[in-house]
Amino acid sequence: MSKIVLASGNAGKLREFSALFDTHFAEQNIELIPQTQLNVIEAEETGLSFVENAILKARNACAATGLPALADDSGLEVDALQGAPGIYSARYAAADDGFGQGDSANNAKLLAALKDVPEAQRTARFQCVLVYMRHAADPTPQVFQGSWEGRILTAPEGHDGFGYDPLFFVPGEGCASASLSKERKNQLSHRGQAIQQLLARWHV
Ligand SMILES: O=P(O)(O)OP(=O)(O)OP(=O)(O)OC[C@H]1O[C@@H](n2cnc3c(O)ncnc32)[C@H](O)[C@@H]1O
Ligand SMILES: [Mg+2]
Repeated sequence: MSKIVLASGNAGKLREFSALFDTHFAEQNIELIPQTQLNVIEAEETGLSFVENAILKARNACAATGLPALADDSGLEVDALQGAPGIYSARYAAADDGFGQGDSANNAKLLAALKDVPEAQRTARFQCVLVYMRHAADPTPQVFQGSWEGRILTAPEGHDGFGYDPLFFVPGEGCASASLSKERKNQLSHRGQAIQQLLARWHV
């Protein structure tokens, strides 16, 4: 059985990954182990792009474990905010701006920032970059990407998913992504697209 570290501490991402990877990897005798189980200390996300941050996270996990690693860097780009929160999506709200920290603080801050923005201008997309590295010095990381178009709601909706899902309206489905099953979200989402690409093309 070969092992790959999944370089993420986000429980919502991990659930989505295992839904798509578990069967596929079991067939290939590959075990995907979340970095939290291997006591990997999280990388500092100092990059200026999703690609750089995903590489930093994968390299950090490879260096800490000696295993190959897969990392996800993702975020929400809102057109009316010139692409913010983007690569800073996980840390959009901060302790000192009155919203606190974490998913619900991020959502509250986003709603406040878009308070006067009409529906037609509330367009947004989720971006996801996945990076696979065979070892910490891998000179050719494999990069996969997906994006998912939607609109920011004026109030949260739905109870599934994580992060900005309660505010992300999916036009084709007529509901927020937090109202979609994990399976349906994986068929459509930025992360689902990147994972499908990876499964079709990668070489371990
Ligand atoms: O870095 P890791 O440990 O993987 O976990 P993280 O939560 O910090 O992840 P990112 O640095 O990639 O930040 C991405 C943020 O973008 C948001 N996000 C990404 N994908 C999302 C999705 O599918 N649904 C809702 N929000 C999402 C969510 O708030 C994440 O915290
Ligand atoms: Mg992060």
